[in-house]
Amino acid sequence: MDKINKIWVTPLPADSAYVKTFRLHYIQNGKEKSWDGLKVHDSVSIIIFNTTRKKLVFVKQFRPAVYHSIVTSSGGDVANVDFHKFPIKLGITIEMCAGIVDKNKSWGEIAREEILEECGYDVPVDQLEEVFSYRSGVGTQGSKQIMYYCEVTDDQKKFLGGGTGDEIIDVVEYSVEEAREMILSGLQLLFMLKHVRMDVYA
Ligand SMILES: O=c1ccn([C@@H]2O[C@H](COP(=O)(O)OP(=O)(O)O[C@H]3O[C@H](CO)[C@@H](O)[C@H](O)[C@H]3O)[C@@H](O)[C@H]2O)c(=O)[nH]1
Repeated sequence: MDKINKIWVTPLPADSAYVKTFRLHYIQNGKEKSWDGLKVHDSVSIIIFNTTRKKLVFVKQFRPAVYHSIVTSSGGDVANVDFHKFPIKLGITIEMCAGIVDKNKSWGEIAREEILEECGYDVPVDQLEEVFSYRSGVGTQGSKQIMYYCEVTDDQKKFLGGGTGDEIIDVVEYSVEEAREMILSGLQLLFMLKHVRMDVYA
């Protein structure tokens, strides 16, 4: 994951399978306006709690968009990046298991597949509890994500996880207390912890 040693940027091709740009024009109260946006896939995310070991399960991976944003917002040049000033680890995130809705399957089934592919747990769809759905990036994309919660046991772990194809994903686990510490140190896990049932880890 941290072996990245070359980065460059090109314009987005019109046939990107992940992002399409648009300018939406409209008339509001008689005034013509426009808004530039991105069409991206909707997605699912899953809070996974391993009840055997009382651990929350996350994925850790290099996020090119995060790295790009940090470098460019800090005055760096992504096309000629200084890796000493902007080490690759700046773009490595710890997140809930997640996946894009790019298949003709139910959202629950896509979530089930992501849990298996990324984290290695075999979880039936009916074991997934919908927490809520929301739209993110409201100024640019407004895409929908449904967040699920599920409890797993060590017996349900069938593979190491790590993703499919070219994906390079580490599975990491934290106790609720460790996750809380991370929140206190500035990480944005708080909204998620609210949904882990207290009786499970108390
Ligand atoms: O420009 C791109 C975009 C995606 N991919 C591939 O497509 C996969 C998509 O992976 P998937 O696990 O389906 O989605 P995530 O990358 O985990 O992203 C989802 O989860 C994120 C965290 O919740 C959300 O921010 C995103 O909107 C949502 O798509 C990636 O791993 C890559 O292999 C590319 O190669 N190039």
